Amino acid sequence: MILVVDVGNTRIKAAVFEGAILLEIFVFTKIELDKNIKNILKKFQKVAHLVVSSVGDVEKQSFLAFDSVLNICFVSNEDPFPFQNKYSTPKTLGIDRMVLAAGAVFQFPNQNRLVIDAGTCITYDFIDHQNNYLGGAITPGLRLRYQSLHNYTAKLPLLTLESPEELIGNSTSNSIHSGVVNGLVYEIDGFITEYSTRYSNFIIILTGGDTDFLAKRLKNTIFANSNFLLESLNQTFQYKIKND
Ligand SMILES: Nc1ncnc2c1ncn2[C@@H]1O[C@H](COP(=O)(O)OP(=O)(O)OP(=O)(O)O)[C@@H](O)[C@H]1O
Ligand SMILES: CC(C)(CO)[C@@H](O)C(=O)NCCC(=O)O
Ligand SMILES: [K+]
Repeated sequence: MILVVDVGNTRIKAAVFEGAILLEIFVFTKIELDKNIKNILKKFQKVAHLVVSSVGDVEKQSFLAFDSVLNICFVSNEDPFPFQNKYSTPKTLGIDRMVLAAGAVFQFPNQNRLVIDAGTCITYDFIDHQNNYLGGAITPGLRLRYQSLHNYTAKLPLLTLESPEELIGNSTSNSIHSGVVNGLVYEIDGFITEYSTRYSNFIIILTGGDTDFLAKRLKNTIFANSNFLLESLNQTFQYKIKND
C-alpha cells in the first residue's frame, strides 16, 4: 500500500492506494500533518511507501518521524518523468504541474492534452502527443480572486464563492460574484478556444479544489477529476520504481 500526499498552498490532500485503487482520501492543514499521517498509518497498517509532492512550505524534514517505518519518496524534478520538459526554466517548474503532466501522459497516451488545475492558483499545462511538456499559464484561483479584491481595496467585502445570478451584477455582491465566477469561466473557455486554434485535437482534464463548481459551467467537454493529482502521484511513483 502507498500513501500519497499532495501538499498544496492551502491544504494537504492525502490518499491511500492499493495498486491503482484509491481506498480513501484525507484533507487537512499543515498544523494537523503529523496527527493525520499517524491516524492514516494506524488505519492502513499495510502502507509501506509515503510519496510526497509539495509546492507548499512543508519540507522533507516534516516527515522524518516516519522515516523508520516507511520508505519516504519526496518527488522532485530530478526524478524520471514520462515527458520531455521543454520549459525554458525547468528547475522552477512546480512539482505539482510535473506530476499532473505525468498523469496526463499515463492516462491519455498519444494525444495532445491540456491539464487545468483549479486550486489556490489555476495552472494550465500542455503536453503534446509526442510527450513534449510545453508549459501553459498560472493565474489566481477562485478563492484567491475573492480574497485579493478584499485585501487590496478599502470598500470591497470578503465574499465566499457563490454562483452569480446575472451577467450584469446589480449590487456590490452581485458585481463581485459575476466578476470572479463569470470572469474565470470566460477565461478558461477563452484559453481552450485559443489552444484550439493551434491544436485541432486535444483532451482537457480539469482538476483541483474547484473542479466540480467549474465543470458544469464550462462550454467545452472536459474530463473532470478532482483526484487527478493524487492518482498521478501514485502513477509517478510506480514509474520511478521501474525507471530509477
Ligand atoms: N476548505 C477549503 N479551503 C480552501 N479552499 C477550498 C476549501 N473547500 C473548497 N475550496 C476551494 O478549493 C480551491 C483551492 O483548491 P485546492 O484545495 O486544490 O488548493 P490547494 O490545496 O492550495 O492546492 P494547490 O496549491 O495545489 O492549488 C479554492 O479556490 C476554493 O474555492
Ligand atoms: C503555480 C503553483 C503555485 C501551483 O500550485 C506551483 O506549481 C508553483 O509554485 N510553481 C512554480 C512556478 C512554475 O510552475 O513555473
Ligand atoms: K494548483
